[in-house]
Amino acid sequence: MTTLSYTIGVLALQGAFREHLEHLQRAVAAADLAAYSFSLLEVKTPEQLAQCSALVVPGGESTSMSLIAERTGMLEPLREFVASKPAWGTCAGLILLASEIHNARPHQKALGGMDICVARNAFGRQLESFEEACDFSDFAPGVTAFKTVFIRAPVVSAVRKGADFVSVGPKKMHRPNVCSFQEGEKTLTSFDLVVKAECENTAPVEVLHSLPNGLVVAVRQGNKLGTSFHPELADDCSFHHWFVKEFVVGH
Ligand SMILES: NC(=O)CC[C@H](N)C(=O)O
Repeated sequence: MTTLSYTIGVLALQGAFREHLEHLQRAVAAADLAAYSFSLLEVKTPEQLAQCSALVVPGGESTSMSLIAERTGMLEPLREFVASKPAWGTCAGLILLASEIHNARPHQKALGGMDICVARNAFGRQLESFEEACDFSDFAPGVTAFKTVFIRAPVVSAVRKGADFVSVGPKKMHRPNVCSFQEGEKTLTSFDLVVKAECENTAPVEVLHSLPNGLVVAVRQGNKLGTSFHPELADDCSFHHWFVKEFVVGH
């Protein structure tokens, strides 16, 4: 019998990639995945990306990550990868995976893997970061009371339904952290700035989880997953285990 092998990459241009690799290492050691073989890879180059069957885009700073991706020739390979293969973006990674970014920064780029609109820094500043115990067992069996960490997190503010974007969550964002910048003579705020990317994902977008205040913090579109929070910063690797079972082995 041949063993099915998968290579799970974690984009390692910037941000919390080591934490994801550690969690994945523990997750793939679970008894119910023993029939498969897994390699985990830090991904910095197009050659490394080409070896991957799935990719995790970590949290960090989406503006820096997109800049580094451009400088290292990774932007187009990443766009091609997320157009077809399984990918999961956490926090800044969710921003990168989106097709539309609100409250963006000049020159920031999106990968367009999911047909969703995200609002950056929707919870305010770093000091307003928080933790919440969430029950994800509706979609991830057995993942209950999971400690989610939100750090200058984005929210999903709209999702594609048919030909249109439909707003999700409350109309008014919490306390968005807005910054200003110069464009020639004009002072713009980041709120004026929307970045868009083409998206070829035709699967329906599912809202997986909203906070009690209605803000949407986890979405799925086919083989793409996006979370506003950081499961790699919890002690628990059950969310990563679910990702591997559902998105890597399941596809
Ligand atoms: N923890 C995070 O990944 C923060 C995301 C950050 N606010 C950004 O826009 O990229």
